[in-house]
Formats: sequence, C-alpha cells, structure tokens
Amino acid sequence: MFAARFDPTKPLVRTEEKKVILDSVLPAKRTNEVLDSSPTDDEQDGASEKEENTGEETEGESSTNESGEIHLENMGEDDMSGDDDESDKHASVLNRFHNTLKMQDTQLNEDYDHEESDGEENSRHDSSHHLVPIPQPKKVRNLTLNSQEARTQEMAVAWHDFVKVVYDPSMVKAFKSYGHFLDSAILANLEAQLLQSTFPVQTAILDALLPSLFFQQANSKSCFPKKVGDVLVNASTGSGKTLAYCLPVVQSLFRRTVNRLRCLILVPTKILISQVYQTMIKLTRGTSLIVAMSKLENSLKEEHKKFESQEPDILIITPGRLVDHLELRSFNVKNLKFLVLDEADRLLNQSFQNWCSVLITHLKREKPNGAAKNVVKMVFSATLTSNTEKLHNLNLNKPRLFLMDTVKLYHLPRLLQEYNFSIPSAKNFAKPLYALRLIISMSKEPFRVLMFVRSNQASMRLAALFEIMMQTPLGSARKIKISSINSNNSKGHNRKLIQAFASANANESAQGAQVMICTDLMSRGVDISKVSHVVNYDLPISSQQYVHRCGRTARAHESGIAINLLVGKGERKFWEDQINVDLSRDVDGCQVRSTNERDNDNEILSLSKEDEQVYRNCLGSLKSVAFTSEHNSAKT
Ligand SMILES: Nc1ncnc2c1ncn2[C@@H]1O[C@H](COP(=O)(O)OP(=O)(O)OP(=O)(O)O)[C@@H](O)[C@H]1O
Repeated sequence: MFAARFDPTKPLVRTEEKKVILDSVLPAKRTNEVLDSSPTDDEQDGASEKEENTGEETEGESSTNESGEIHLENMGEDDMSGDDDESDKHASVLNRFHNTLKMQDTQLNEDYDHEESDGEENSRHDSSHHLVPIPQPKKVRNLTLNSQEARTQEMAVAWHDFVKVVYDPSMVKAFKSYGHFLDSAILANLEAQLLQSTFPVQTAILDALLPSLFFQQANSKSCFPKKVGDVLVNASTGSGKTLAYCLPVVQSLFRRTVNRLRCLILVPTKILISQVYQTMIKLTRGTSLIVAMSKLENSLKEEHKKFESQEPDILIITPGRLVDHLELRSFNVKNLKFLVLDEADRLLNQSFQNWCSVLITHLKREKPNGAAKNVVKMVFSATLTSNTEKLHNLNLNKPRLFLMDTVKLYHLPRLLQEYNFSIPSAKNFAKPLYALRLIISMSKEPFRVLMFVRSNQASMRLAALFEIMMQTPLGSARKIKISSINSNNSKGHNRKLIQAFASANANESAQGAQVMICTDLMSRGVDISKVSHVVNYDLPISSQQYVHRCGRTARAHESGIAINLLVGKGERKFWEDQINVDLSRDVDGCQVRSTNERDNDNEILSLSKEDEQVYRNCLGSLKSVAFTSEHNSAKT
C-alpha cells in the first residue's frame, strides 16, 4: 500500500515557515494554469482569480504586476515577475490578502449555489423565475481565531447553551439488546442486512431516543415530539449517522394506521436522496410505511400529482424542492413528527430558497396550536455548524448535542491515514505527472481512488491528461481505469460513472485499479464502499471540505488513506493553519505522516530530461485535444 513508501518512524517535519499570508487559491490556480487554460466553472460563476488579487507572494510562488494580473514563475511559464516599488508593494500585499479572504467566502457560497442549482435544475424557481439564493450573511472571520486555543474556545462558546451528551468509541451494542424498544420486524430487517451491532453514535442516539419515544408516545400521542426534544449530532464521516436517525423514526411511525407525512428528511444533493432512500426502504421492508423520495429529474407537476394522490409517511427531499411543494400545497405538514437534517451545516449555511423560514412558517400555520416545536428535529453532520444563529432558526426545543469528546471542531475516523506529499513550487508544472506516479506507485493490489480537484474543467482536463500520459512511457503497464465526474457530462452519464465506480468489485475489474476524478459535489455523504484512497489533488478551501472529502474513505470502521498534494511552503502553511487546526484524531488512531526529501519522493519527483520532454508533449497534445473539442463543440 501507499504506506509502504513512507517511513512511518519519521516525525512530521515542520520547517520554520516564513510568515506567509497565503493565497489559498493561487496553487489551485497554478494547477489550473497547467490544466485549464479556460476559466473554470467556478471562475465563470464568480470572479475569476485573474481579476481577483491573491495572497502575498512567497519566493518562487507568483508575482502580480501593477495591473493585478497573476503571472506564474518557476512553472516553465514565462517569467513575468512584476517590479512594484517597495511602498506600493505593502499596500498591494495587504489589499491582496483582504481580497483573498473575501474571495474564499464568495467561492464557498458560489460552490454551494452552483451545486444547489445543479441539483435543483428542474425546480420551478430556478427554471421559471431564475431566483438566486438569498445572499448569506458574510462569515465573521476573526483572524485571532487562527490559533488552536481560540478555535477551541469558539466551539465551547458556540455550544454553551446545549446539553452535551459525550459518547465514546467503546459504545457498541448488539441491535438485539434493543428488543424491548425495537420491533422484531425492524430487528429482522437489520439482520437481513447483516448489521449485528451498533456503531457508537447509533448507540448514543438509540439509548437517548428509543426509551423516551416509547414512553412519551404511549402517554401523549399528539404532542410526544415536544416532550422528547431535539437532537444535534456531530459525528465523524462514515460513522453510521443515516441509520442513527432512520431507526428511531421507523420504530416510532411503523404502527401508524393512516399514511400521513410524518417525517421529512432533508439532504443537500440528489446523490444523497437515493442513498438515504435505500437505507429507509431496507429498514421498512414488511411494514406498511410509505417511503418516498423527490426525484429531481421528475417535473414538479408530476411529483405534485404523485404526492397528492398518495401522501408518503416519510419523504426524502432537497430543501429547494421542499419549498416548491409547500408552495404548491402538494402536501401539508400538520401531521409532521420528525424533521431530519442530514449534512445539516450545508443545509443551514445556504439559503436553498430560504427553506428554513418557509418550513417553520408552514409548521406554525398548519400544526395544531401552532407548535413548530412539536416536531422532533434531528440535526446531523460530520462538521456541524457551531453557528448558533443558524441553529436558532430551527426553533430548537430542549436540544441535546451528541459529540465525541474532542478538543477541536471535527473528528477524523480512527483508521484514516493521512499523508502530506510535498511538491517544491519549482516543480509544480509537473504536478499531474507526480499525481499519476503516486497512483501507479500506491499499490500493486487493486485500488479505488477518489481524486478531488477544484473545478469541473480541472476534472475533465486532468482525466484527459492522465489518459494521454498512460499511452506513453510515463504510464504504467497496469491498466488503470480513469473517469471524470464533471458538469460537461450529462447527469445520466455521471450517474453511470458513479455506479460503475461503486459497483465494480476492485478485484474483478481489470487489475482493479480505478481512479475517479471529481469535484466537491462527490465529497458530502456519498457512501461508496472500498474507496481505498482519497487524493486531494487541489487542496479544499476549508477544514469542513477536507473532513468530508477524506471521509469518502475509512468508512464503517474500515481503514483508508488520504493523500494531500501540497505545493510549496504556501500550501503546507495553508494545510497547517486553516485545515489541520480544526481536526482531532484518536490518540490510538492514525496520525498525519509527512514525506521528507529523503523518502522515495525523490523517485516520484525526479524528472529526467526525457521524461520532461514526453510530459511536455503530453501537455501539448492536451491543448490540441482541448482545442479540437472546443472547435467541434463550436461547430455543432
Ligand atoms: N451498525 C452498523 N454496522 C455495520 N455497518 C454499518 C452500521 N451502520 C452503518 N453502517 C454502514 O456504514 C457506512 C457509512 O454509513 P453512513 O453513510 O450512514 O455514514 P455517515 O456517518 O452518514 O457518513 P457521512 O458523514 O460521510 O455522511 C454505510 O455503508 C452503512 O451501511
């Protein structure tokens, strides 16, 4: 495995970093400069990096001339270093730094808006009214919070008014031990899926909810939710949160007599809708519960008729589509007992057509005695927002916060082994080649790699470049199946690629080597078994994104590897100060390992004249491939 290439005995080498105000976007831009001459989707959506200033330059990183144009040095590009005079330089550096912070926030919101409009393409608002999500309040960024203590203090302040229920990894029970609270039909469905015992977060939730649901429902059918109270769960990726909320809901509803909408499960993307739907369907087998999911490829009208003709008991839906149906009166929420928010921080950090206030307004108007609190709200995420203002909008009732005992914001899976692979900035132009060599070197066994890049264009171009390189001596004798998820593909094609990637047993497909190159649309919640490696080809822009990307591997107590490609001092500092600062790992779990120059990196990073020439030829043919495809698409 990849681990064999690194000497685990070597400590994390922290070179004294020159104080650098990092432009977190620049290295990605640098990568895209090589891969992606045309503006990326994100750039098309928002201000492209070229117009936006970036962070302070570090030596050999970049230079910005008076016009704010970014030119890249040491990348085999023309040396276009600017020649500001001293006084201008400081002003422009400070200006660039502030712009970087602004741009990072904008990009974060645009990424979400881009994905949401991507996910909600058929919804009435986007198609007929072209409504754009209401701009979110700017994140309050307090620079003093960069230090770990301040961040921990921020978390403590944020959660201070919640009752905390700290659970630990040892909390595992046999599902059968809940026989007094879980019906035999449900236990049989769990057994049919070979699920014998709980994961820690499931134990914590079942212990807290099942007895109180059992008792309160017996004593006050109509308003038991108000007596049970709300739960918020901050649990690491792959820890079984889906089952943790499905079980109490199904146990509480499956004896109902008439089908009424009693549970709404909100998820941010359509990939997650079908994933949660599958979990629910397996759990409710043999019961009369009607589980429905909103299919974004169906028109709103079709779905409206479907829900009008048969009201589901449990509906899995995205927030934007929920708003549409509420306004169309496809169903009402007067019988609602459970509201589940999966990937809650994503749902709360983004307006999705102001879904939260629309839903709360309907609850207050339609539920008896206007009690929006008479709904058990279950708020789940691996990176639960600590922004109490956002949580406040949910009208929480006696909230209990379930979390692992960690000092930092987010907890990584115990068996996730992270590696930082450093690439000198002077060698950044060959980053795609190093990435391919890493893949080839990782393992001789079959492996399944998810490689995250920052934009659809970069995904498409990196996949094309890998294919071109694989045809040359730079490739390998082993067949490696490369696929790219990007918005240039049709939705159906992307779905087929994901299914092929997820279903092909690594041992059956040709030598089982599969690499899927994707954007952050694949980072949240997607549950694909046996992803052996996650590669952060482009660094994520936040610790939340890092947690969700790496969480595609090392799921359900399996081991997994995450590799971060860090270009130059700037990216190493960004990873340390903006990502690693929020992460906690089990003391007996895997710790971050960093390669150092003496390791086999030299082999991967060594670039003979011949290899460099072959690589540059590949780049050349990539450009002609790109030109041809743009030329062809222009003709059609
Ligand atoms: N008790 C259990 N025993 C065995 N496997 C389980 C159990 N609970 C869940 N799983 C499996 O663990 C995997 C991860 O579960 P799930 O997707 O719910 O994690 P998650 O916490 O929601 O992750 P993410 O934060 O990435 O969304 C799934 O394949 C699920 O089938």
